[in-house]
Amino acid sequence: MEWTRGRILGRGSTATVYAATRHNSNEILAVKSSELHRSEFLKREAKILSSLSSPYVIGYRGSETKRESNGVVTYNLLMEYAPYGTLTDAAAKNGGGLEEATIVKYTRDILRGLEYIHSRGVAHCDVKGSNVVVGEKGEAKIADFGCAKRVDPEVDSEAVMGTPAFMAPEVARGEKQGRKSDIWAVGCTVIEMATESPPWTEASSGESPVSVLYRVGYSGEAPELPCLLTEEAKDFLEKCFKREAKERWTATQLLNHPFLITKPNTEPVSGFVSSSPTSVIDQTFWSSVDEEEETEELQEDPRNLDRSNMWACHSERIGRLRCVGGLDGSRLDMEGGGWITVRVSCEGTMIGGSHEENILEVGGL
Ligand SMILES: Nc1ncnc2c1ncn2[C@@H]1O[C@H](COP(=O)(O)OP(=O)(O)OP(=O)(O)O)[C@@H](O)[C@H]1O
Repeated sequence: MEWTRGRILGRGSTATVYAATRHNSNEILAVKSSELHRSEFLKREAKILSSLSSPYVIGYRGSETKRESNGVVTYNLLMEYAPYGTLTDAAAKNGGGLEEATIVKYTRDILRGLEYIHSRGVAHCDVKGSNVVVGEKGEAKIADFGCAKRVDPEVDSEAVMGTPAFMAPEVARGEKQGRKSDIWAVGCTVIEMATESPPWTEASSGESPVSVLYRVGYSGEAPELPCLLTEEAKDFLEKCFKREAKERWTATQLLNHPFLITKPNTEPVSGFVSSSPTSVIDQTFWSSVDEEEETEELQEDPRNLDRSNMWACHSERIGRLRCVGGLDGSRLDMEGGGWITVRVSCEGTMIGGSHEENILEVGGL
């Protein structure tokens, strides 16, 4: 297929997404590119996306390698272009979060997408606002299948991946990841839409990403429910946040929850985001994540002693988080959803990544 690369729409941990124009038809595409020798995740994503077709999943348009004018060989995943940005952008644009009727509409679309992909034996494994884009007709479409995997049958020992603030307890503990962990992430995405921030990231808490991983995995807590939400919404979230994966509702069950069925199918105002943003991902804060610093920090504060001891007990299971490559600066963005995707191996080995410097290793499981 002939196409011409345009402006950058977003940059993630593994690839860059560009707008592009398809020759002959003038159709606008989104093209996700990475250098060929670093394209393992992108190829995986293309393979999964090519097997899916739903109005609530970003459309696959092809994949190819290309020699660029500078001689670099790239791998390119061609997709349907979603003109209205991500749900993270929508929440930010609205200033402090979306109205409940809009949240209902997008949640319904996400669950329709998940119901479909789950029925096809695929788990997304990185559901979050910045991975859901808004299509031409205002519908939410699940994108970024870079962490997705086939889950029929579910294999407990397989690598787990995703974004810490959106991880289900069993994922944070590195045990298993599948359809039910996508449902936990839907709950986190509802919180993100309602408050403009992912769960566990209250500005006042000052918690590091590692202690958030610990909290999710071992504390027995569920994310705090935004007080502004209706009782129906809170009940819906409780069904998503069952700590036991088997008790969590399925996408089909949630689509029949009163939170989603008693409201009209509100259409969001189109054109609310004029252009798809650049990256919402800020990897740099992870450079502050260092096991020694983390332990020291926990031990300094007597209130953290218990957590420090428990950290030691569970450190083998959570494993050691370290930056693989040189990230410069160290900024902890706990408010703005600056969580990066981590690729986690149950065996403690790093799963080959296309951009090593942006990938974290969680080992020792
Ligand atoms: N089909 C699309 N249409 C419009 N914009 C898109 C599309 N796909 C992605 N984007 C934009 O590009 C950004 C990065 O895309 P994506 O999340 O797929 O990349 P990634 O490298 O996998 O990121 P991550 O580090 O979150 O895994 C998105 O947040 C979004 O802003």
